[in-house]
Amino acid sequence: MQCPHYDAGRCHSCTLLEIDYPTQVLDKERHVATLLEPVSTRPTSARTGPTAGAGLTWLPAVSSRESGFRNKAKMVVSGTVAEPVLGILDRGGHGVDLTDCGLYPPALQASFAPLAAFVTRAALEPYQVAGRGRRAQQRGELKYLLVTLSPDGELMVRFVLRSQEAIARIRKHLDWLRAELPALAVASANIQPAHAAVLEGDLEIPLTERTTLPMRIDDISLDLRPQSFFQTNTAVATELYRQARTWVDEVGPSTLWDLYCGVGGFALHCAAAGRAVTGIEISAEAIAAASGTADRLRAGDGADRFRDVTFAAGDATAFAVGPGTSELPEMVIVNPPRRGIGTDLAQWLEASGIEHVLYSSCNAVTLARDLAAMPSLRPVRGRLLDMFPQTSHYEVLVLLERA
Ligand SMILES: C[S@@+](CC[C@H](N)C(=O)[O-])C[C@H]1O[C@@H](n2cnc3c(N)ncnc32)[C@H](O)[C@@H]1O
Repeated sequence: MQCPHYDAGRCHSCTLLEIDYPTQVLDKERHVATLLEPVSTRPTSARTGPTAGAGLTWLPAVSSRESGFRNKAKMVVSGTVAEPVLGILDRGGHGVDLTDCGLYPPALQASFAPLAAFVTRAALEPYQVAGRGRRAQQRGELKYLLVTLSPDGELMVRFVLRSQEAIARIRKHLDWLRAELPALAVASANIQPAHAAVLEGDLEIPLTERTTLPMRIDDISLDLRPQSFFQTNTAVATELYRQARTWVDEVGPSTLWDLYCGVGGFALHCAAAGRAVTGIEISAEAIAAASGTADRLRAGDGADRFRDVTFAAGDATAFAVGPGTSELPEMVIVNPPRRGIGTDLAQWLEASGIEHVLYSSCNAVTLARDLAAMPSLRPVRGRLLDMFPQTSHYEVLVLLERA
């Protein structure tokens, strides 16, 4: 892929830009196969079943579009009220305009000009810090614009602000923004007072009546709320949930947990009549969204399929190891953040006797570490899904079976 910002040395985000795309995917396949090599050559169960056989079988990787695949933009706002710059800060702290970044689809790119004009109209002074350490002086209000595009072409816009000072001005001019940006469905303000490299704060202030963006994936519309996680590549996420569903259906558990469930992508796609599914997630907001989606699906024509799907907020490890869990599920899905599931949950799964685990990971290093802590759960199927072209990151889905 060709990128003027990369060529000019202004942006270094796409570290693999000089490698042709098929080679990127091959390199990632080699990378994950090497990392999992120590755990993938263990002999598997001799019992019957869909996965009985020897070793880990890799399915062909799922490739992505090479450009225009990101559904979410995180734009640092710099410059001035009159001439805001949306993009990143270079090493010297100067704004780099990335509104034509090739990772964003045209509909996302097209939102940036009206948003920049809105910054001027509502007099949202870009945030900046002058000086360092104790002498650092903070100025301005608007830190980031976070924009998400749904598969149906709707937008969620979040203004990350230093304080609530600008909220009234944003509200006052919001109708203008809606007129300029008709795809705008959800807007909110996130208050992040700290001068820290943290993207967002705890307080989210809704600015529109609608507070959820429907992210339609196959026949399920997941409700995305401002502070919830969503996979950034909708097309590859669709393949991820389809693959998970295929493997779960082959195993055919009547009870299934989805740990780190977010807004319910795996749980809802893997729901089936006669299957009890429980989703656990730390974010109460994501759980409210997932529960709302399940209610809606039950009220539609999915009464049987979604009858026994429930979600609860909590820590995944505490839920699994905690005293409240009397009955073990037949299968568990885990999709943790980059840090992985960690020793406690891995050891609990190892000792649990649960037959099948489906591990979806965005960091094969922590995946390999977690698998090493679960020697009785052997990887039998794997598939790389290239969620993040032009970077060394990728998603990998691994089906584990008890030996
Ligand atoms: C990689 S995301 C996966 C979300 C979801 N499975 C999906 O497909 O969109 C990881 C999720 O784990 C959640 N999380 C982080 N720490 C957690 C914890 N200790 N217990 C439960 N969930 C946690 C995050 O809020 C986030 O939604």
